[in-house]
Amino acid sequence: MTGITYEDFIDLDYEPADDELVCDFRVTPASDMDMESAGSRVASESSNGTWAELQVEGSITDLSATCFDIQGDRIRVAYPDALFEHGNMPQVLSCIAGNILGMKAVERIRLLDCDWPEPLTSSFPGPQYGTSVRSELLDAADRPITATVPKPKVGLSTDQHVQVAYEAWTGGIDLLKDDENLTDQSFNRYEDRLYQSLERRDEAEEETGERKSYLVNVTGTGDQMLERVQMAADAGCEFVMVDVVTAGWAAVQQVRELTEEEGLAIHAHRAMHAAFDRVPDHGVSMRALAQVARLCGVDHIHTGTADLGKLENEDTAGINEWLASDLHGLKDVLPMASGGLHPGLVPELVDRIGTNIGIQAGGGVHGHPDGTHAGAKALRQSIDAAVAGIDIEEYADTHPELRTALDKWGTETPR
Ligand SMILES: O=C(COP(=O)(O)O)[C@H](O)[C@H](O)COP(=O)(O)O
Ligand SMILES: [Mg+2]
Repeated sequence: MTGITYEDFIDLDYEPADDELVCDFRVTPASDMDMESAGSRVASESSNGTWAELQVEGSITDLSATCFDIQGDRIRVAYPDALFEHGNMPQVLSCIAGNILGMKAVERIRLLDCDWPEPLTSSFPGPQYGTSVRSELLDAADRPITATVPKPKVGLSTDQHVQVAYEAWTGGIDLLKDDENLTDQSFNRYEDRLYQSLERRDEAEEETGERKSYLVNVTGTGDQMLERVQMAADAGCEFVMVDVVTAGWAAVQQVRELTEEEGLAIHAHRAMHAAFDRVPDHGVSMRALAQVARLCGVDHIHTGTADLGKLENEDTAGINEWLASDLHGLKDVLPMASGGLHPGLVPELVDRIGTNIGIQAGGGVHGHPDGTHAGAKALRQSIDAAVAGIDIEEYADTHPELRTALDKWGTETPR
């Protein structure tokens, strides 16, 4: 690599080859840099360059990335396929979202979007089910899936948790969801919760004639996670939930291998994503994180509420569209809207992002004045109304649980 300089990493006439990964970055250069200098340094540090001209002979030189496009504060960089270890997401991210995020040559840099080429994409499994969970695992082919997370998010005993689950399922909820910070604590053990929840799930299925399931949180260390996934599979659960950002992509990939064998779907909770994507000109966009999640093989992922809920959102509609788009034959992913939702927000939510989604409400179900069962009914009624195109106020005239929810929360977005 003798003699490589930053100029070797920029070529504005370059046309990326079909098998190259193209990444789109927003860049604020350091005060003493122009965009071209910053762009070449991004390409260098994220592929095979460093700050010094090397005096090392004999290494392969065609692994250099190329900054080939600069438009305002946006640059595009093409990465040769051989730079990547196929099927290894941590390695891919150590290139395209690694050192460059802390590099002094840029004041700020954000990985916005990736155009994934066929060879690299095909080295990942992608989802096992994707949106087909709606009909393959549940009875929700013609409407959004409903999910609820018992609240308080931690602190309920297993008995309390399971009772809340039963009331929610029989009220019309498809999926019981653990909260992101509930795993295997002293007050609510994983194993007890899993077995007892599935017993009540069977009762709820019998009572309602609808398939129900449980997004049981298997997040933990590597072996722990695999044990928990195996336990869920052996107990007859159809889903597991993973906190994909805190657990890490290596863990997600490991879980994905086991879920392939056991036929389980993966629900991806994105707790901590905002550390990467909340500041608009730095980090890694939620769009890019969702892409990584799809390649690694999650079936659902939280993508926000199109600005209607309690949490900050980034382009929910655009991300959802990408998750449904063609990606070299990989399955799609079901986007999950969650965070401060309640029945009064459902019509507008469906208007903004359609019905090919999951709708999760915790407080918006368990905060219903008449309790969880009524709250579950109200949420389902709001979805039925939205799907049928019936005005929610009119629907509430004949659906008392929905009326009570609307009287309490109206159509306001909580904070
Ligand atoms: O517990 C909740 C929502 O509870 P509630 O329904 O009571 O607000 C989820 O963890 C958030 O949706 C995560 O946010 P996001 O989905 O944006 O990642
Ligand atoms: Mg939560």
